[in-house]
Amino acid sequence: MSFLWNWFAGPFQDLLTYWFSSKPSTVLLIGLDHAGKTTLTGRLTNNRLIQAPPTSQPIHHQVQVGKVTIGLTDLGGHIQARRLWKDYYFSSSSIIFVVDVSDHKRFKEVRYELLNLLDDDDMSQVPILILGNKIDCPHASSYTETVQLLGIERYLCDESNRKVKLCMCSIATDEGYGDGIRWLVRQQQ
Ligand SMILES: Nc1nc2c(ncn2[C@@H]2O[C@H](COP(=O)(O)OP(=O)(O)OP(=O)(O)O)[C@@H](O)[C@H]2O)c(=O)[nH]1
Ligand SMILES: [Mg+2]
Repeated sequence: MSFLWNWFAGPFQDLLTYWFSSKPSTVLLIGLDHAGKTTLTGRLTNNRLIQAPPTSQPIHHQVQVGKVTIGLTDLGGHIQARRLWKDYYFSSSSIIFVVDVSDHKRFKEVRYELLNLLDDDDMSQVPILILGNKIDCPHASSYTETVQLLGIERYLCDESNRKVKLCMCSIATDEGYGDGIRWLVRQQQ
């Protein structure tokens, strides 16, 4: 019986292996509106601090990280745009989730969206970089406070299964995100 199964399943397994190993290196950039996603694309593409209007449709970029070129898709973070996020999950090899850690009023909302992503079974093997942005702001939460407020302790500890990392940063003052981006690129090599 198992012989028959192998005979049928073998070619499909090969096809699946090929399909997943040849997935393009595309990073999806998500997070609530006003978190700093598009500002990050300015840093990563031209190392410039840009001011952009709220993102109303997906914007694709090519980014050079060392010797590696990655595709970066910037999705809007407002409520209607969040419905699109899931449609992009399958074609993404990793995810950057940007959080404004100075905006304490929105931690509940951001926690809801982030845990939805982290608890999605289809995403259990996808590397996820969480950027705790805007640490230059006076009331920005620390690393430890951010972990607690987002409720992500267990995802960061589970190193055997999950590839989740939190980096505190300020995209405006150009600090803290570089290590995270390099970590994300390493996960795909
Ligand atoms: N103080 C501070 N402000 C920042 C930082 N990063 C981004 N901002 C500001 O946050 C605001 C929103 O930034 P965007 O990059 O447009 O936010 P977004 O996540 O793309 O928002 P949507 O496109 O609406 O989803 C802008 O005024 C940025 O200048 C930071 O590190 N520190
Ligand atoms: Mg934007």
